[in-house]
Amino acid sequence: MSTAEWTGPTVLDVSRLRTVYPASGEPLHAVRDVSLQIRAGEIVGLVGESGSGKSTVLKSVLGLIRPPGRVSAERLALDGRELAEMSAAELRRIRGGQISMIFQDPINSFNPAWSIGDQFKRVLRLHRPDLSPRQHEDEILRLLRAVGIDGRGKLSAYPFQFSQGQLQRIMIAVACASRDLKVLLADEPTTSLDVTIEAQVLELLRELRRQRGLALVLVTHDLSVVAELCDRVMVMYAGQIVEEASVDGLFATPQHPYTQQLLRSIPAFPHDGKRLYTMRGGVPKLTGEPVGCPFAPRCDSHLGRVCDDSPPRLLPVADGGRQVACHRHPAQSTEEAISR
Ligand SMILES: Nc1ncnc2c1ncn2[C@@H]1O[C@H](COP(=O)(O)OP(=O)(O)OP(=O)(O)O)[C@@H](O)[C@H]1O
Repeated sequence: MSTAEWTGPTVLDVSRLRTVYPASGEPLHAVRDVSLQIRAGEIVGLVGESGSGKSTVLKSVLGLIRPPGRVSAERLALDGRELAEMSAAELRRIRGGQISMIFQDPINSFNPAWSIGDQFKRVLRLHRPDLSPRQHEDEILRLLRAVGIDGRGKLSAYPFQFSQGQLQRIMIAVACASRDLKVLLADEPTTSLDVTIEAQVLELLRELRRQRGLALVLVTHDLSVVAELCDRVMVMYAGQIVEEASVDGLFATPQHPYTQQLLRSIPAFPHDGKRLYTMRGGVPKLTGEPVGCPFAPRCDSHLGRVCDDSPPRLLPVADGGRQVACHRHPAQSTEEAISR
């Protein structure tokens, strides 16, 4: 079935999201003007090196950045409703109700002193007011069955009594406990799992989209997970989106030099005998305003002064929602000519 058959109206609409953390000297701009529109039933990957701001985007959307960190956005709307206009009580219902997040390390997402059953019941009390406490156990068993776990006789067990893979699936079941869930934010959900369990969790996420029409934003540094699961990809570098494309488009014809170099860094399997490409340098400092393209010092396609002196904008380069922030692309020079 094609992607279009899965996708519906925009459920998450984020425009010009900025997140700043205080640093000892200057403030650190972890996320700069990131915009994302995610449709119902769509799986969007957010990729980039460690420190590029991927997790901060998810936490900012869910309201998990604590002061003195600061988040601002022109628009941050769920299912057409601006989160900034909601009361604290409404936000508590929405978070975990319509939008949930799962994390890389499941053991740290559970309270070690509470049984799994008790942690589930707390979530059901908040997000399933239609159920009486007597119905909770049946519902928990049903939710666990949906993620492939037979919970009978296990609800009084504690998190440490489950394997990593089981806990990851239980965390997904908890995140999906609300019937109103529309968006699931997943931060490296398979990074701590071995390959067979990883395949099961990816299949489970695909199934959730199919059965419930969930929109999924998947943060990962693993491009094979993106190829396996996502419809669309956003590539982040130094707090900004540098390329956005369909998965097929990104892998077939990567446009941004960072994406090209990232793809060249993936080892071939079976090994082709060639030495693996390594990208030189590291993610730049995130303090201060960028003078030129943040990727310029590491770019194999560097054009000269324009790259060092002028930050490129993320601009559409083709039909189908493809966007790139690179001076090499003709759209950029047209834009510069217009703004001159
Ligand atoms: N609470 C915090 N206080 C200060 N700086 C932070 C905080 N959280 C993250 N940062 C910084 O913000 C930048 C982006 O971090 P973030 O964790 O969002 O990146 P990431 O792309 O998700 O990386 P990773 O893949 O390693 O998780 C980094 O420079 C990081 O050190």
